[in-house]
Amino acid sequence: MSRVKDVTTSRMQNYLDFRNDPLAFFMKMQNGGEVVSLRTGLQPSFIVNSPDFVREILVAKDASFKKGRTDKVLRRTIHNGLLTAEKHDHKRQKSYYQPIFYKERLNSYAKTIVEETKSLVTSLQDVEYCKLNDEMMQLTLAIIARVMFATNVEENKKQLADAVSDTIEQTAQTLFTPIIVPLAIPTKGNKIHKKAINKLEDMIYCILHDAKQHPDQYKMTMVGMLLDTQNDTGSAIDDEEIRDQMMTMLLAGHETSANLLTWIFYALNQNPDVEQKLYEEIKMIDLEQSPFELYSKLNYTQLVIKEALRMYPPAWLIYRESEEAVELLGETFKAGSTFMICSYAIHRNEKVFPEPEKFKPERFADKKGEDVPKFAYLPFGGGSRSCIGSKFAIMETTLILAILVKEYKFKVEQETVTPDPLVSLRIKEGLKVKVEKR
Ligand code: HEM
Repeated sequence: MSRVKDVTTSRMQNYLDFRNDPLAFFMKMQNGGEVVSLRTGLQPSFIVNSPDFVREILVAKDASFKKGRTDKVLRRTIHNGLLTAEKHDHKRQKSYYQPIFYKERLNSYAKTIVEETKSLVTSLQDVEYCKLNDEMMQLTLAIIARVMFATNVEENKKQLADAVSDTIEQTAQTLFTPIIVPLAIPTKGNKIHKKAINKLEDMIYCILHDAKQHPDQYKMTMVGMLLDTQNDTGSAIDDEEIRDQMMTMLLAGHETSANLLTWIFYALNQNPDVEQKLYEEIKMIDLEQSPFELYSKLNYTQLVIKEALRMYPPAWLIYRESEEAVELLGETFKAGSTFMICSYAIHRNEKVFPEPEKFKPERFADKKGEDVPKFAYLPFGGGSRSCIGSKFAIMETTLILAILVKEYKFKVEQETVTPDPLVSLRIKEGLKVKVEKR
């Protein structure tokens, strides 16, 4: 019996359902089988629900796949960075990226995270209400700019965060429409997108210029490392490639973390018992000790983060396209087939996560966490293209959470929140909170 099931609804209905509410669409499709064929004719599309097939695509047969549509759309902004590069180029780039996330570097990044978060604590002192999503975006942007580029974006943090946000919104809109209109065509969306790219490029080239003038100041940063790295032919990496990697970091390295933090604060509001337990753990900790040690001691905090990554995975959808005909677990798929792996839906499989709609950090405690089958939980993807910044992201989220929860309680001021699945999973219209000092 085939493990691939045909969808029963029409192609038009599926498209409309997807456009209308992508998350509800993927949730509905979860009951359709291990792999659901959307019967899209010449360009076959599949939704992958089963962890076994996820593993085949991301790990066992990953050489037969490329990123496909996501790649085409992201290239408009990133060009050829780690997030978009394929095959040999990807392997080469990943190898020179790895040291940026070595343990000793993470240790120094932790200090920056603490400094920037403390500065937010100070600036919130006289604030009664705020949009927490905006605060988190600006905070994680300031952090990524300092740790990767040794750049203080204090003065134009808001404009840069808006430029990244515009880029992401335009990217998501392009990703989910049938036709990709080239950036050169001046549609309203393309104009906004180009303006945002220009703003980010101005910053990037300005940093690059400065890094060449003052290499010592950039030694411990990603820019410094890239300037010292040689490519396959033994020559220095060119500016264009460094620009692409810096753009990659700006896009991949802060909105995901900002959204995760915003969702965590929302979940804490909904679950006061969890918030209390988290606070009890955090208040016992001396925040002045080595940030890296601090992070390793906050065990319950880790469970809260894991659970938030389950319920609200920032990278909620992974795309792959088969480059050749490929056999997966006895099923054959044509070249050019698209596979959609929706972690948001996969993480809500009640056979793996009982009471999936409940925020229960304890489900990841002790042995229980290990019981989760591999690829039934994949907030950072898997295989050769898994997230290179995952350790950094967990450390950053832990430290920010610890510092903010110790000082403040954020009371959500809106009745409902609606998830907004763009490139990363946001809260539609953001999260307005009342800021209360503890
Ligand atoms: C909570 C935060 C984050 C989440 C949930 C997340 C999730 C992911 C996922 C699922 C992928 C794989 C995408 C795919 O297979 O198509 C990915 C890739 C990537 N992430 Fe993250 N990410 C996070 C934070 C970060 C941070 C902080 C950085 C950098 C500092 C980063 C840099 C990257 C890069 C460069 C890739 C591409 C890796 C490759 O293709 O080899 N991410 N991320």
